[in-house]
Amino acid sequence: MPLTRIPLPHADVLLDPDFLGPGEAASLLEELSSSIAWRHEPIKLFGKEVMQPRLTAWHGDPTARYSYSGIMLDPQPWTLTLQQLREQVETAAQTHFNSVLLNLYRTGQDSMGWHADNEPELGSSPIIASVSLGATRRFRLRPRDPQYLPHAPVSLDLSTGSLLLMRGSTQQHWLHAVPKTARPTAPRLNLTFRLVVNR
Ligand SMILES: O=C(O)CCC(=O)C(=O)O
Ligand SMILES: [Fe+2]
Repeated sequence: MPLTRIPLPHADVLLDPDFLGPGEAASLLEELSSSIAWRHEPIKLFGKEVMQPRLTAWHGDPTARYSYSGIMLDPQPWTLTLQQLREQVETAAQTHFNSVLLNLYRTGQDSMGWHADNEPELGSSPIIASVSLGATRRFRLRPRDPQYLPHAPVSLDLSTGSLLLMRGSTQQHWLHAVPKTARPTAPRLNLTFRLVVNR
């Protein structure tokens, strides 16, 4: 299935639920789960350091340095597997990426809070390509400023092998999150490919 646009005002969000076949997604999940040097990093929340409710890793070109939620991430080099996936994603997204942030949601209690990927390192209209592997998790979007942009929150179920693109003014006008779920939930691995621009 091709990328299909999700009709949202002031956003450019596209989804291909079947970007990777089930077999390809399963072997990628298995390989990346065991071969990536997963880290449990702190995050600064209102000036206080707390541990992130998920594991992370950051790979990319050496020049793609990026400060994320108050911590500086030095990229690990591309592995063959990440490099091959990057090329597939670049072809689908018709753009270039120089880095990838990996998130491992170990259980339903792991999550990602409301945020926009609008760090200055990503430029004025960031393109983010998100590949999901493993358990389906609910991805939520809501307007950053509901006074200016009144719209109900939107939910997308991101299943294994799916590709989600966010581009244009999406990060400017919308926030996104992966909430916790009380349901017993297997691990989910998400990769967000990004272009970090040198200033
Ligand atoms: O896990 C996801 O689907 C979202 C990840 C995300 O928003 C991020 O890495 O910035
Ligand atoms: Fe994000």
